[in-house]
Amino acid sequence: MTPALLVKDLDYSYPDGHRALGGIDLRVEPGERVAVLGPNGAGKTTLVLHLNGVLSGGGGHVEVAGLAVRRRSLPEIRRRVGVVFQDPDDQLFMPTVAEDVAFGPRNFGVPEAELDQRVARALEAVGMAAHADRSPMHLSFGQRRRAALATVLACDPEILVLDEPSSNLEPVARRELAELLLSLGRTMLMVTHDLPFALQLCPRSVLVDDGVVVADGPTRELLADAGLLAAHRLELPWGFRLD
Ligand SMILES: Nc1ncnc2c1ncn2[C@@H]1O[C@H](COP(=O)(O)OP(=O)(O)OP(=O)(O)O)[C@@H](O)[C@H]1O
Repeated sequence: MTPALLVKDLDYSYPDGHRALGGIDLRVEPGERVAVLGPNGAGKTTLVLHLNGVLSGGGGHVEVAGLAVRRRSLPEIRRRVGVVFQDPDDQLFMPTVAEDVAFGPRNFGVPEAELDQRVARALEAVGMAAHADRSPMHLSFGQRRRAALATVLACDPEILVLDEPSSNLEPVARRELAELLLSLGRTMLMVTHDLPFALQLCPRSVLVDDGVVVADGPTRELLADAGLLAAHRLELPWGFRLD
C-alpha cells in the first residue's frame, strides 16, 4: 500500500547552521492517526514544515501519498495535505474570517456556488459560525486557532497535519476539537505536548528528540514507560491515570 506520509533519513539545518533534524524516518499508512511527541526544540515543527514543502533543501526524502515533495509537485501536495500551523496568524490574512476560510478552496478551483456552503460547514464544525464576518485580527487566540483549522478543513485534504492543535483551547473547545478530529476519519499527524489528547486521538505515537525518532509505537505503551518519558522531558498531567 502506498503510505500517506513517507519520510526517509530527513536531515535539515537552518540557515544559521543549527541542525534541527538529524535523520528522521517515519512512515504513516492511510487512515492512521499518529501523534508526534517530544520536548521543546526537538524538531517536531521542522518536520511538519517539510510535509508540505514550506521547508526543503536538506538531505533525505519526503513523500505524500506517493508523491515526492518537490517544488513542481507543491500545488498537488498542498491539495492533499492540509497543515494547521502552530501559530494561527501564519494562516489568517484576509479582512474577514469567512474570506480566509474561502481562500484555500477558491484557489483549488471549488466553484463559487459551492464556496459559501463549504465555508459555512467548516466554520460550523469548529464552532466559529457566529464570527464569520469578523476580522481575524479582532479574535482571541483560541478563536484564531479554530478559524485557522477551518481554513484547512474547508479544503477537504485527505491528510491532516496539526501542530499543537489543542494548545490555548478552553476545556470544552478542546473536547469538541477531539470529537471533530475523530469524526473526520482522515489520516492525521499531530504534534502535541498534550499527552492525554494524544492518547485519546492517536493509537500510535512517535517520540522525537534532538532531531531523530527515539521511540515509535502504541501511544499507551509509550506513555506507560515512565523512564522513556522522563528521559525526554515528557510528563503526564498530575493525577492522570492511563487505565
Ligand atoms: N528559523 C530557525 N532558525 C534557526 N534555528 C531554528 C529555527 N527554527 C527552529 N530552530 C531550531 O531548530 C530546533 C528545532 O525546532 P522546532 O521548532 O522544530 O522544535 P519543536 O520540537 O517544534 O519545539 P516546540 O515543542 O518548542 O514547538 C530548535 O533547536 C530550534 O531552536
